[in-house]
Amino acid sequence: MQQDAIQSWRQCVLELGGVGQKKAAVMALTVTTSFSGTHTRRFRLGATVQSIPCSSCAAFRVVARARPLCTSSFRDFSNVQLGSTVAACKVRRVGSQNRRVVTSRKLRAESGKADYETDGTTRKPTQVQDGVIDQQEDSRLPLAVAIQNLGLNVKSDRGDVSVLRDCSLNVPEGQLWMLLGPNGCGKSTLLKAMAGLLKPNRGKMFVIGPRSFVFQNPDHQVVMPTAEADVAFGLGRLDLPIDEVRERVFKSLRAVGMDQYAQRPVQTLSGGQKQRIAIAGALAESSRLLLLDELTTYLDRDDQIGVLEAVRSVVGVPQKVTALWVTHRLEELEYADGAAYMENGRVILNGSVAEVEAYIKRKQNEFFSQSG
Ligand SMILES: Nc1ncnc2c1ncn2[C@@H]1O[C@H](COP(=O)(O)OP(=O)(O)OP(=O)(O)O)[C@@H](O)[C@H]1O
Repeated sequence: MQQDAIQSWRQCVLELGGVGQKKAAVMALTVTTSFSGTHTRRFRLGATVQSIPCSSCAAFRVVARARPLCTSSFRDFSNVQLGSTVAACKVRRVGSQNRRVVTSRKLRAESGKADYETDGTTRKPTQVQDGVIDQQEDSRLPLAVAIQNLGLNVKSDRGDVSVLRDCSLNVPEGQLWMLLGPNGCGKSTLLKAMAGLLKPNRGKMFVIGPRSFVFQNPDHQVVMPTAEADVAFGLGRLDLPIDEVRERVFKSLRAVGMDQYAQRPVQTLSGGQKQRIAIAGALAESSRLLLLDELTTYLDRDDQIGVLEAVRSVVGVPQKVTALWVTHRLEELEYADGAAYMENGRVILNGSVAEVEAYIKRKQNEFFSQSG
């Protein structure tokens, strides 16, 4: 998207924010997209808007950039197809919910970009033993994640709060690992640091890329009108030929078992299906590492299993995709190749599923024997 197009759209968003729903306003909008070239369209605020150009992510990305000043947003209800140049769009005022959608989506796009081999203090690239460590005495596995003694503080109204302390974690490439621990122990914070969304204060971190972050609530990140348009969302910034976009979208949808749903309006999908669309979006961007934050919290058993199996099927060969899955659900451990357990901002166990399972069960028994 060119600069003048960005300016036009930003201006449009600002003006939308400044006028009431009932007050008619006519806007001109010029957008250049990687799919469709340049288009100028007019629409009336508060009515169903005709002819917002493009099904691509570009418009959403621009809205995200304008977010601090934006009090309105839009949601597209039409059945837009990949590569189509025109969509019908409804403009409406929104509350914090939709702003969160846009923000989350922005994070997803940015997290893929963040280059985060850093020692946390100098921000110079570092290697942790060339990304290879002894996992067991007899096996040397290449690592997708190698974190040593990470420290991370966040600012709160009570001053600096130390969330991660001497936190270390190794995850081998091409495996599905699960990260468990009590509420507030720092799991999401660690994931965000790995995605490049939070900056550590201390320690060393090697995290393979490209990587993507998938959030707990699919409604916060599946924002495009159809499944295929949503999977294509992050590709807008790569300036790919349309055929490659189509191919990537199709392959990614097939990888998570959603190829039959390509043109489905996203609001007709179940929570689990939306999560699989979000995962497909990450795969389409050729992510080597999926950072998955409690994906199954809002899902029923069938959707939970669907998402677990989708992740299981994309992990490993041939692209060597690695997944780190944060969960509270012990039964999900049966899908994992390895597991880690956190307490008070530190990983206290990093290894076998059996070891983590045994530790949690021991803690549960202690708790019940004390309270009983
Ligand atoms: N921006 C912030 N300001 C203040 N405290 C924060 C901030 N972000 C995180 N924390 C605190 O850091 C701790 C770890 O939070 P985090 O969300 O990483 O935990 P978690 O292990 O993912 O928890 P849960 O299992 O409940 O999702 C919590 O005590 C949280 O309140």
